[in-house]
Amino acid sequence: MSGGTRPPELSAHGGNGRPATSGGTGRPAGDGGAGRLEVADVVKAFGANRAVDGVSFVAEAGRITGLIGPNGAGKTTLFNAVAGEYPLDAGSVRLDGEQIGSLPPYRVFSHGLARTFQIPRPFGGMTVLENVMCVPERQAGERFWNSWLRPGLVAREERRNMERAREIIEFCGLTKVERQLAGAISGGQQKLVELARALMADPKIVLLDEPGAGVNPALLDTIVDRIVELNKRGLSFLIIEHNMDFIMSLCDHIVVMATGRVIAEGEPDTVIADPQVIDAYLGGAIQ
Ligand SMILES: Nc1ncnc2c1ncn2[C@@H]1O[C@H](COP(=O)(O)OP(=O)(O)OP(=O)(O)O)[C@@H](O)[C@H]1O
Repeated sequence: MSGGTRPPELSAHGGNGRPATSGGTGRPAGDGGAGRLEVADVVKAFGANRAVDGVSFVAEAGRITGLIGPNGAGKTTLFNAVAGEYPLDAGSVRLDGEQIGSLPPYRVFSHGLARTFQIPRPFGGMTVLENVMCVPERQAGERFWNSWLRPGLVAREERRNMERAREIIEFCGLTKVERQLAGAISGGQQKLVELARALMADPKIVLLDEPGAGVNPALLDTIVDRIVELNKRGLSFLIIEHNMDFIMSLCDHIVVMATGRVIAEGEPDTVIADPQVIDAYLGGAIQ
């Protein structure tokens, strides 16, 4: 793993400076702070298929929580429901006590929850820098009267935005490709672009959907390293991943889903030894 690159400044809700007290990881404990995600009795069905069937768990603030389970367990559907892409059929989702369940994605995002996708979705015809810069809402230049009446303000805001984007791009190890089209870089680099875009929003919690899938080992180390750095600063993560080494090395707490339900949760070592989890893996062919 590489080191030494300073994490971008997180606001008070991310970099909360809490003491590192969690079990052996040296990372902040999941008590207090921001980014606590509470999923309660969530149901999302596609016709008769209850892809998410009454799921409840808490991803504590300041923690890296892993979400694992066999193919078709309902993990991505749960992410989509939490992030507002699907309205909930039942249940609730709270972020730091605020109800975000069934809000549209842009409102969930503005509450401080950012997510990435299993298959990255960059704007392929734009550069990496432009992809990262276009994230913040309410830039002055986006209000047409500002560009007519207050061009100085627009220029200043754009400069600040670019500085922040460059800082985050450097943190994510993407400086060399910042002028390249996002559609032309590797899949692993695109995953880092997604992480950079999520960070531009200054989130409280980031949901990562299979950040390690299809990524070469060197880039995977960079992704792991960046997640650890950000978490040390207090940023919470909920991560879907099939790569067990990745999950075991990163997560403080693991939630296991199978056939739309939570079948186990707890510390990584305990969870992977759970007979129900082993059964689900063997029966459902978790990779
Ligand atoms: N848009 C959709 N329309 C209909 N059924 C869907 C849709 N999305 C998912 N499903 C179904 O919901 C169930 C859960 O799928 P989901 O993709 O959430 O599982 P997963 O745990 O993320 O699997 P994987 O690890 O393979 O990505 C599956 O039976 C799937 O076929």
